[in-house]
Amino acid sequence: MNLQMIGTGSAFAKKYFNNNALIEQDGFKLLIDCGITAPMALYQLDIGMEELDAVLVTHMHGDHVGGLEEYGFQMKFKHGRRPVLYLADTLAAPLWNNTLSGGMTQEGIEKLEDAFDVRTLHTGDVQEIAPNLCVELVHTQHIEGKNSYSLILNRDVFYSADMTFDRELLMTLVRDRGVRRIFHEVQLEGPGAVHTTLDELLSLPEDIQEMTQLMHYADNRDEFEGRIGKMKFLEQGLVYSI
Ligand SMILES: O=c1ccn([C@@H]2O[C@@H]3COP(=O)(O)O[C@H]3[C@H]2O)c(=O)[nH]1
Ligand SMILES: [Zn+2]
Ligand SMILES: [Zn+2]
Repeated sequence: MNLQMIGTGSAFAKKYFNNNALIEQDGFKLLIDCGITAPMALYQLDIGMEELDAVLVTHMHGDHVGGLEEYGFQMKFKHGRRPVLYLADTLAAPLWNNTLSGGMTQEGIEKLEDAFDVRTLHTGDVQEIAPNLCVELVHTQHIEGKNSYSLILNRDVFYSADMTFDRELLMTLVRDRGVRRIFHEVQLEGPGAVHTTLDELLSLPEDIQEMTQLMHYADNRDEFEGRIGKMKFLEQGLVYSI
């Protein structure tokens, strides 16, 4: 499985695109989150939207779903098809009613399923979405009253959605469930009201830090080189074999 971050930035970053990831397994391309900057990020990486086999969204914030209108429209009007969209069952109604309906509603597009081939996921189920690619949703805390879902890929890779620190989850995933790599969002400074702070991640045992790579970071990331313990920053655009 390959992972390429088309962006590694926080919601307010300007040096980095939104924190969206391209997963490739046996030729199948899955985009995890499609934020406001995703169309430009894909363009700059010379990846056509039509090359994506599916998009999966973790939660309703612009840096994770803000590019879906353009994606849906490009697929319909340039490529004549409804793209596959994976999301938690709880997110389908808010995605249409609160985010996409304003821009996309027109004759023939009256609901989410008119624009996308919607495939709902349920927490705890391991769903094979392509040969040798399975995904499990893990409900993680981000903002009170807003559902947000982290992912376990192929049973042993944890990809965090935006989330507050959950030491117990990370310890359980590694110690009991055999997770061997962690891609984790990070807030480099300030209180982690809705995110996980660097200091919190630095409190993890060293063996867990060693398997952890940081993403969703602010523009001043370079100031933190050498201050991230055994962890590493994920680099935007690079293809990682994971
Ligand atoms: O209660 C809140 C809600 C939001 N925010 C900011 O808005 C951003 C929305 O995208 P994000 O989830 O990547 O990051 C969030 C934060 O930067 C916040 O600081 N406190
Ligand atoms: Zn975000
Ligand atoms: Zn968020």
